[in-house]
Formats: sequence, structure tokens, C-alpha cells
Amino acid sequence: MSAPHEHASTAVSPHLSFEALSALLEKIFLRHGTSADVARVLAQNCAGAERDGAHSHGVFRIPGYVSTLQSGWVNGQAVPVVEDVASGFVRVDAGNGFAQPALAAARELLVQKARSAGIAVLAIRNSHHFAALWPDVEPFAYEGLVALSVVNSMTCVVPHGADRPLFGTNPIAFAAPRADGEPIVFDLATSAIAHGDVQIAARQGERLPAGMGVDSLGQPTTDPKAILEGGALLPFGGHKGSALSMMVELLAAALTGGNFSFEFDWKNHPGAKTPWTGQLLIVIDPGKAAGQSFAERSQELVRQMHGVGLKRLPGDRRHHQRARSQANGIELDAQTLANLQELAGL
Ligand SMILES: NC(=O)C1=CN([C@@H]2O[C@H](COP(=O)(O)OP(=O)(O)OC[C@H]3O[C@@H](n4cnc5c(N)ncnc54)[C@H](OP(=O)(O)O)[C@@H]3O)[C@@H](O)[C@H]2O)C=CC1
Ligand SMILES: O=C(O)C1=NCCCC1
Repeated sequence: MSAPHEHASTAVSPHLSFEALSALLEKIFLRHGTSADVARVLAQNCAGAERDGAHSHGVFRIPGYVSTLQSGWVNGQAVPVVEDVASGFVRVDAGNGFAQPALAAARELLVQKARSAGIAVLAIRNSHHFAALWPDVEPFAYEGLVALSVVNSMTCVVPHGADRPLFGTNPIAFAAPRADGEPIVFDLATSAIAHGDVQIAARQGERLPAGMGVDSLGQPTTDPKAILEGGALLPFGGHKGSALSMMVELLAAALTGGNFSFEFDWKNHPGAKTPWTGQLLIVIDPGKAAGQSFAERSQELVRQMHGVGLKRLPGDRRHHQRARSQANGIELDAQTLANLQELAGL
């Protein structure tokens, strides 16, 4: 098995190590005006998504980050302000910057509180989240903690029973440790499909399955362009996904002091793509719970699920792809790599 290349040497299927891809992305962020800290955090986040095959939130997002920074919509130099407000509550004002550096700034305090109180909440406001949500929760599970996070995005989802969009695609991510193997992690948009996947389908000229969205007249469509150009998405699972999306708006925006998905207006910032909203994280120390070890119990649940024929747990595909990327390098197509190198000024 060949080792990951540090640089692409051929035009066909270059493979990069995580470190090489992170370094390239870091250059792009720095070149487009972020601080060194922000560049490092975003680069690692995005490279991690690409490594794990989370393509809707991997390097596909880099042009959107760049155009957003160029538009002046987000502050790439923001320094998050962390407030220790109660024994189980931390607040962060991200300063119109990205959400991931805000989480990084508050993380140590959050873990300390979760370990001492058993549970702690982190409320991030005035923040932009343009990434997958699992990287925000999974690391807690590697430390033996249970974590749940929600973030709202931009108006593009019609609440069940309504005629016009209001909610964002509003993902929910959850991570829990287990005794053997990778943590149990799921991360899902509360829309029938993530906005990023609609963009990818439009770019590739593919149709979507039925039931994902409507056109500008509110009629069901499988054409991703009709959804993106005046149409909207639907929640997953009808009224159930719609209720969860509403909950995300309440927790990520109303509770944090961030914007609802419908409350910001980026039309004076052409090129802006990052929703200016809020994010909530809840971290629980299962060591404070009564009874058997949580990790043993979660392992037992997994064992039982496998016992009834379940082949794939949420997170399995990602972890398999991670192992492949670690062995062979992260595969990018040659044109994508060339585009990234150009954005990095190489
Ligand atoms: N920042 C933001 O505002 C937003 C970000 N997003 C991001 O978009 C990404 C994609 O979301 P979405 O399209 O809803 O995700 P998917 O529908 O692809 O997957 C959702 C979850 O279900 C798991 N899963 C998928 N198929 C199966 C299966 N057959 N059996 C068992 N588990 C399965 C996935 O695990 P696995 O990963 O292993 O496939 C994942 O944990 C997420 O990372 C989300 O955070 C979405 C909306 C807004
Ligand atoms: O895929 C999505 O849906 C989104 N991802 C990043 C932020 C905007 C919505």
C-alpha cells in the first residue's frame, strides 16, 4: 500500500495526507484574511470532513468560505469572547466570526464544567457555521463524554403544513462513547437533504429523489436547480422533522442570542454564503450517572442492534472512509487540487 503523497505529482487522482491537505487549506484561509488561529481550526475541520468522505462539507465548501471572506460578511480575525455564566453554562460571543474557533476557545471550560457538574451547556452566538456538525461533538465522545449539538442555518426549508420557507437545514449531531470501537455518532440535517448535496447534484446534472423539495411555485420537484433558484427544501419525515427543525431554531438561536435562520440579510454582501446564526452544545459526563458504565451499556446496545441484523451504524461509513484515507491518503480530483492551489496562491 503506497504512503500518502505530500504533494500531488500526477494529474490523475492525487492523494494527500491529512497534514498536507490541512496545510494547503490553512494557506487559503490565511491568504483570504483570517487570523492564524482561525485558519488552523477551519483548515483542520474541512480536511477532516474530506478525509471522512463528508463531501458536502469538505473542500467543496472552500470557494464559499473564500467568497464570504472577500464579501466582508464574516470577520475572519474575530477573537471569541468566552463568559463563564453559571456552574453548568458557558456563553461565547463569536464576534461575527466562525463558530469552530468559538467552540475551540470555550472547550476546556466546557469540559471542566461537564466533569464537575455532570452536565454543561455551551451557547455560541454571533457565529457562522459552514461545516459538518459531527466534528464538534465526536471529540467529546473520545474523551468519554456524551455530546449533542444543534446549529441553525439560512431560510430554505418550508415548515410542514406551510407554503413558504422559514427554517434552515438545521442539523443535529450526537456523539456517545462505547466500550469497544469508535464512538456512536450521528449528524443529520433536519431537511430531507442537506443544501450542500442539492448544490452537488445541480453541479453534476443529477435529479434528486422525490420528496426533497419544491420549485418556485411550491410544486414538488426533483430538479435541484429548481430548488436552488427560487424553490425550497422540505423537512425530513413531514411534521416530525419539522418539529425538530423548529427545536433547533429555538435552541441554536433563541437560547443563545443568535439569529434565527430568517433574521439575517446578506444581500448587500454578494458572495456571502455562511449563515450568521448560533449554536448550542450540551455535554454530559456519564460517569455521574447511576448504574453500570455508560460505555458498557452503549456497547450492549450496539451488540443487540447487530444481533437483529443491523449492518451499518451511523458513523460507520465515515470511520471506514477515514481508515481508507489514513492508509492511502485523501483522494482529490486533479482539477479540485489545482483550484485549491490557485486559491492558496501556489
Ligand atoms: N452547518 C450547517 O448549517 C449545516 C450542516 N449540515 C451538514 O450536512 C451533513 C450532511 O447531512 P445529511 O445529508 O443530513 O446527512 P446524511 O443523511 O448523509 O447522514 C445522516 C446520518 O445518518 C447516517 N446514515 C446515513 N445513511 C445511513 C444508513 N443507511 N444506515 C445507518 N446510518 C446512516 C450517517 O452516517 P455516516 O456519516 O457514517 O454516513 C449520518 O450520521 C452533516 O454533516 C450536517 O452537519 C447540514 C445542514 C446545515
Ligand atoms: O448543507 C447545508 O444545508 C448547509 N451547510 C452549511 C451551512 C448552510 C447550510
